[in-house]
Amino acid sequence: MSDPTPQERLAALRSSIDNIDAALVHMLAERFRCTQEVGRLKADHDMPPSDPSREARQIERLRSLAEDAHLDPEFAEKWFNFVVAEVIRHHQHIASER
Ligand SMILES: O=C(O)C(=O)C[C@]1(C(=O)O)C=C[C@@H](O)C=C1
Repeated sequence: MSDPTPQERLAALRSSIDNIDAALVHMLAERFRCTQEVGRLKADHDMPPSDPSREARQIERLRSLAEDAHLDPEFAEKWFNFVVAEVIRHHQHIASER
């Protein structure tokens, strides 16, 4: 059998990228389902929306995981901060409705 053409290689890689993007969306949705519950728990028990010491531990762990996985730790930290900012916004919204 002949080698795949560049177009075929591109199509195969794009197919994997589409699968990975779908998995990321599902994992993010699951994460937000959990954090929405955390938001309700915090609002019901007068706990503050953010927990900087927990975030610092999460960042340290994620940076180490990123290094092991050959992913830029700066990028991992930026991604985490982006997601957590949205979570805190959700927590504040839930608390404001109580
Ligand atoms: O663990 C919590 O207390 C959360 O509210 C969840 C979470 C997160 O998304 O991981 C979000 C905000 C906090 O500052 C820390 C962590």
